[in-house]
Amino acid sequence: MSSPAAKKARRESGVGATGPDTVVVLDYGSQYTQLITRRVRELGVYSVLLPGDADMARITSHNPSVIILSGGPNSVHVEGAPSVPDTFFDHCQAKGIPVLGICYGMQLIVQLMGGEVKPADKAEYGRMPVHIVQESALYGEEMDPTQMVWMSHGDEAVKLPEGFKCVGKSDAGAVVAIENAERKIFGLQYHPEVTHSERGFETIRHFLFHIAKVEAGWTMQNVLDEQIAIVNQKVGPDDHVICALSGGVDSAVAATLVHKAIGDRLHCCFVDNGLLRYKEGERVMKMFKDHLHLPVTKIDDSARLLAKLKGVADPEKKRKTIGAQFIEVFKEYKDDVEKKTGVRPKFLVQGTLYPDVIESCPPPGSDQKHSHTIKSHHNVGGLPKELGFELVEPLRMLFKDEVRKLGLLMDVPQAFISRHPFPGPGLAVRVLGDVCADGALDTIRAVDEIYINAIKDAGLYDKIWQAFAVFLPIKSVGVQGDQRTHSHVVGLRAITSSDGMTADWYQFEPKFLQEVSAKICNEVKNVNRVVYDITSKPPSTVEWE
Ligand SMILES: Nc1ncnc2c1ncn2[C@@H]1O[C@H](COP(=O)(O)OP(=O)(O)OP(=O)(O)O)[C@@H](O)[C@H]1O
Ligand SMILES: O=c1[nH]c(=O)c2[nH+]cn([C@@H]3O[C@H](COP(=O)(O)O)[C@@H](O)[C@H]3O)c2[nH]1
Ligand SMILES: NC(=O)CC[C@H](N)C(=O)O
Ligand SMILES: [Mg+2]
Repeated sequence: MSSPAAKKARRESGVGATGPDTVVVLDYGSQYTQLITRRVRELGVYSVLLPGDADMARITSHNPSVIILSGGPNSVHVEGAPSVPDTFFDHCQAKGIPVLGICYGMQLIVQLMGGEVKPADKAEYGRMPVHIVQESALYGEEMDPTQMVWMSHGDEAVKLPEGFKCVGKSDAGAVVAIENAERKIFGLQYHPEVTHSERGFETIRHFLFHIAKVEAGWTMQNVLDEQIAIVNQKVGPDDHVICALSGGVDSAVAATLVHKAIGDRLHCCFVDNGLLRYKEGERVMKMFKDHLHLPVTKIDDSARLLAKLKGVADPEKKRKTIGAQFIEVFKEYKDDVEKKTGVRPKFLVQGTLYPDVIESCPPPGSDQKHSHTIKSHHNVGGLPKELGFELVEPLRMLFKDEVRKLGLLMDVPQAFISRHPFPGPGLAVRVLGDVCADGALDTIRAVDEIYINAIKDAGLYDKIWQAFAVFLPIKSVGVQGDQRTHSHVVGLRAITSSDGMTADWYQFEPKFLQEVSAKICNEVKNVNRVVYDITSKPPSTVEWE
């Protein structure tokens, strides 16, 4: 349970006094904010995400036992940067609510409580070691003295407020962990919520259960029950619903969940948009038939979409063209369903996940207003203004690994659960520039097939989170059969991740890469060079566009 003061406050307010503890996360626009709430859920504790400028009344209406301030793209020392309400720290102290600030959140604590934050000489992005420099409540006694963490910041705390001590430092001596144990205010400059911060999860666990003393009581079954209830509330008893099914795990799980709620009023359709991998259309339809046991209509839209993409090189323009064309196809499918059932479907189910939402353009006025657009995922930021559907997206707040767990809970077949993700815009974001140029689509299909088969043959498919080939719009000089060639360069990417929010490149044995590279250059015409992508996310993203 939470602290005596917080418990007393809960009893006084009468809200959730006997319910589970609630962790409120205030969102300052970090790409990882929702990851904080999911780590908390993973620990079995209920968590609510609120915008960073929520007022005190909105925050206290959730009766928080703990408040976490997220990271964000702004700088606290710049005029107009988002902040907590004026009475925030006094309120937390009065109610005994522990506060943890992460990255921007820590910088806010430092600046608002009388310390100083400044642009650092050197920004820090990606993996690096940090060291515990003195005994601390935040880390407790069990923590490793040195741990690898994930950084993503350009500002740093140069002076701490009174009552705070620095308990962690980077190699360069920068402040990375602070605490005022008496006031129960803590800060981390790095991101403990991402899986690549080795002991981050333990740090959050320690903070919740040992410092804040919250009680767990939240499960994946709660999520399933809640989402089925929401679908039933939204979709009327006679309504029919279209589901965009791709062969990927997200839409398979979304379809299964909605089917549980509304049964055969669900109509699934799979679109071949011309951007699928080698034989993917046939393979996916076979998977649906053999494993999913839901009728699926396949629509071939490849000629129309490729005609629209011809000559388009800008990644965002490609994504938006594809997003809009998907919706065109779903609207036409609506006519087919109406002919068949006599009812015009109003709803569209998509397997949208949280990373798709946070990386896409945040809609104006939404709670994600402090976030930057990274890329417009076709199913969120790539949607046209005139949608013509109400969306049903039961997975919108979840991450891939949570979706896989939800799928297992509903017995979704392993064939879907263990599949590497494949983006809706497909090969269009893996052929850099114009997808219609220079036989690029066929070339990359052939390269990808060789690469993925090699990964499967080596028994590595399930160890890798996602792997694919990329077609680069450049040529290099080679020598093949004693002849000069001037041919294309392809990139190979393989990453490890748990949720796609952060990723590291997979370290193949050199022999594997050597063999794959030789096979590609021998078997695929027009390719004489293969490069391997050794960049993490951040600073890169998983896909190249
Ligand atoms: N070829 C397609 N046909 C129909 N719907 C699609 C297609 N590709 C994507 N979608 C829709 O867009 C959503 C988002 O695509 P996304 O690739 O993120 O999810 P997924 O394909 O279901 O799972 P995964 O991420 O594992 O590939 C899908 O869940 C699905 O609703
Ligand atoms: O359905 C999708 N529509 C999209 O527009 C899209 N863009 C990226 N991705 C997938 O999302 C995960 C994170 O990718 P990025 O680091 O490239 O954003 C990776 O798994 C990507 O394959 C998409 N999926
Ligand atoms: N990830 C973050 O929260 C970054 C905070 C701030 N924008 C910085 O660069 O330091
Ligand atoms: Mg997909």
